[in-house]
Amino acid sequence: MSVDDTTTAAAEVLRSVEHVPGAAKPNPLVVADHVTRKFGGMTAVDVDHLEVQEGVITALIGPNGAGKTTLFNLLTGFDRPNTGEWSFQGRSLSGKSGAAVAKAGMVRTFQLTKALSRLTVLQNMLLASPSNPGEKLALSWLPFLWKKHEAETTAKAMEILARFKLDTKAADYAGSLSGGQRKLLEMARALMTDPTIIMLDEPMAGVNPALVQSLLGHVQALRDEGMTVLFVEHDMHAVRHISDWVVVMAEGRIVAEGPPGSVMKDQAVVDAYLGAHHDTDLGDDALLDPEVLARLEAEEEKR
Ligand SMILES: Nc1ncnc2c1ncn2[C@@H]1O[C@H](COP(=O)(O)OP(=O)(O)OP(=O)(O)O)[C@@H](O)[C@H]1O
Repeated sequence: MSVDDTTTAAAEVLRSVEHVPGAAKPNPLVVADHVTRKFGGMTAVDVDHLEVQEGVITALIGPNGAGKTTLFNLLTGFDRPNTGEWSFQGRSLSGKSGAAVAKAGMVRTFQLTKALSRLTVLQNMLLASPSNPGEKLALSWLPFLWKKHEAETTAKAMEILARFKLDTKAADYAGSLSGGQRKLLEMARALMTDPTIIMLDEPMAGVNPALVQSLLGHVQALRDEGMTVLFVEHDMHAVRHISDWVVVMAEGRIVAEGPPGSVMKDQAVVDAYLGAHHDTDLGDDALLDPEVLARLEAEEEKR
């Protein structure tokens, strides 16, 4: 199947889905109900119902402070809700730890912390491996098995790094990478766990416009290989060209859902963004360079 065929397939499967908040999907991988999270008297998240379709790219957008990151943290076990439950592949994940969620196949990216910046690119990859030998006491007692395991994990890490053209940087400190390369490393780290769904935290933030296309291409390639992608972004610009489906949050709630083209015209979305940033132009493509934009628009025409 060519990339264009799968792009059409991803869009096609969502064609019958209603453009309303909480819309039911044909094959929901993640289903969340009545999820709330309060900080003091402020309700950061109040999501009545959300379904994330399998095998497509879903963008979770909304103005600053809309509750996107908090919802992301809740679903991935890095925060606890006041109420609510959610399931992944039909199994309840509410109340499970971040490690248990990741083990189930729902894996999120993390921004490179100061500590990780001081490790090499390869060390970052090995740390992300689910069966990190340091944690496997049995392996550490058996040097032969340990060596074999280490060699296999390193080979897998190098293969993933090559995919992102980071293999030549394996011995460099992660802190020396550019903004775009850091985002690629974050994605590469998540892939060490062979996820079913990869959840990306602001994948475009701090990325040089010239690298945005390469990043978008990698995200689409993951989808075309059958992975489900959910990403958080507060910027509408690049979302429009990459996502198959957009979920919009404002003040903790989901205010709109739909394909990118229709969501951008939705009055609730315009109001939410304009309420937060008076100068926001939802159609502004300043993030992309003109050549990239022309190619993306040509691809969209074909959909
Ligand atoms: N740990 C916390 N303690 C107190 N308030 C918090 C905490 N985390 C988030 N909030 C508040 O909850 C609201 C939602 O924040 P959140 O970071 O989820 O929004 P967001 O949509 O991800 O915004 P951004 O695009 O700016 O990252 C904000 O008003 C924020 O100040």
